[in-house]
Amino acid sequence: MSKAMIIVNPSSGKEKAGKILPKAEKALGEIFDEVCVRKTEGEGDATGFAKEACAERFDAVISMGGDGTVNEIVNGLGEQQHRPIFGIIPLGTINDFARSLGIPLDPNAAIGILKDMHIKESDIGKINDRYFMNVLAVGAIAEATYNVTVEQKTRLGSFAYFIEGAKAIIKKTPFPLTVEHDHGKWMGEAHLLIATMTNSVGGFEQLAPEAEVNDGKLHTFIIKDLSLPLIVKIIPSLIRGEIMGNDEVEYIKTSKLHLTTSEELAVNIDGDEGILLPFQANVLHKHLRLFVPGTK
Ligand SMILES: Nc1ncnc2c1ncn2[C@@H]1O[C@H](COP(=O)(O)OP(=O)(O)OP(=O)(O)O)[C@@H](O)[C@H]1O
Repeated sequence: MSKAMIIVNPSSGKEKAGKILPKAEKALGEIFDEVCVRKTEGEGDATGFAKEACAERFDAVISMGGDGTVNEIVNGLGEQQHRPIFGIIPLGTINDFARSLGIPLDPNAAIGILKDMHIKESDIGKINDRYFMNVLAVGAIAEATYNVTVEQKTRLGSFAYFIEGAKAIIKKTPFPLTVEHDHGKWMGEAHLLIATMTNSVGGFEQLAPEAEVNDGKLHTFIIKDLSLPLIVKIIPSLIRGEIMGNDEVEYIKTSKLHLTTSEELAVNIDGDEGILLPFQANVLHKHLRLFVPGTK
């Protein structure tokens, strides 16, 4: 008997889930013999439910929420022996992982994909004993996102992040960094490091346009300077998707990274505050099976 679990964050995306959930249950009921729904109440719940789906050998797990819920489910699936096929009905504001897989951001359209049963093997990242599927970032700009309060987000939306990021750029705080990768070692002063597995970072799809969710690589950018003339130079190349051609940007395509610094710096993991450096990150190549649109 086939069975699917829907893990839903009722608070995600202005509480859209109420309307969408019955449609998702109906669509999945036409594919699987049994559909069960688990509603999250707070941090960690989605990870627990995903672990339960592995232990009980569910065929599919469907995320209904934002990138936070996707990240929690990926952490539950981790390296469990049985990993259900993973589907995403995006309800959040950015939905980077869904974007990079070509999953429609309209939840109703995303439900339609499930019945086509097109499956793609996707990489996930492992950082120490945690998992991620999108991006790692180190530096003051990455840390600035934690300063954005809920009140600022409500009042200013994504502009709140822009303001905090701009403040961090003005302060200019480079840090000494050592990056060990597939091809050797990079040492120097950096302002920001971004290592992405997908072509969508914060909803922006031009940082690493060639990144594919199953290419086995962390597309790593080290920004070595943040002077005003450089920013003016970088922005057009960023918009054109050609940032890696810039002298002040080091681009490394690697399957593993080891980062060290003499300063107390934390890495931002999929948009949330993570662990302090040093850390080791690897790609688990084609590790998860995902429901994707037929064309991807
Ligand atoms: N019932 C709940 N009420 C409040 N918070 C919850 C609830 N369930 C889960 N959460 C927390 O909400 C976090 C963020 O959720 P998620 O990313 O799915 O939605 P979102 O914030 O709307 O999306 P986005 O980040 O794209 O805006 C989760 O990591 C989890 O810790």
